Amino acid sequence: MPDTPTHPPLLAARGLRFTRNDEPVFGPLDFTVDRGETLLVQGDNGAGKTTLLRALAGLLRPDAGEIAIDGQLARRALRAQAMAYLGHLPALKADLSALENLRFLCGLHGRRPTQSAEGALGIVGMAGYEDALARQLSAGQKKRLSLARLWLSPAPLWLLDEPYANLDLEGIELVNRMVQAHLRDGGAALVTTHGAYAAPPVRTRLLPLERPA
Ligand SMILES: Nc1ncnc2c1ncn2[C@@H]1O[C@H](COP(=O)(O)OP(=O)(O)OP(=O)(O)O)[C@@H](O)[C@H]1O
Repeated sequence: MPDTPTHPPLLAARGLRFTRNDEPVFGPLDFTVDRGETLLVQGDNGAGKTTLLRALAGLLRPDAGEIAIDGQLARRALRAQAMAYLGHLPALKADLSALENLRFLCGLHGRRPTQSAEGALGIVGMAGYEDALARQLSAGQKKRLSLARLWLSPAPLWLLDEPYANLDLEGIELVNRMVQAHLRDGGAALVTTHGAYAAPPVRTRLLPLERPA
């Protein structure tokens, strides 16, 4: 029988720990995320979910631990190429239109060659808003525009901080469909949530977070 090739996980964290003002926030944490699955980071308000995602994205420096992507130490360039981060706040330019925002972000982060900015706006239910300025959009519309940017990103690893916030039921379904399609394409996602009530219906690992005693 031929050997089955073994691949390192898309993301592996070992001994990851974060302290703020001498107060432990999380860790040490060990976890992996494979292509085709989601890691659901669960915890109450203040449990450290956002801090963890920001540390993974390289926006905060952990006190200890290692992060590897496809078996390689996650340096800045590799993170930029492999990770797409959807934070609490939409990373949009207020005075650019929806389409200009997407084109600007694609210029910055790259774009999947099979997708277009106009097509992505349609996918997230924002067709007709091409010329609307970001500052004139509602919170849910801004979230949808951020989801369009995520959809265009070529990065295999999505870091989604409360992706359902501000979305209506149809928007929640949209997030779930996007995550399903991304995982089918060989991607993976980390999703933060307060509880199990909202989670994409995909192969999922759980990472419960509690403030260290
Ligand atoms: N910029 C900051 N300066 C100081 N403390 C902070 C800062 N950001 C977060 N914290 C603290 O770190 C802890 C973890 O916060 P974090 O935002 O990671 O939690 P969370 O699990 O994402 O919470 P929520 O579910 O409310 O979004 C909290 O006690 C919070 O008060």
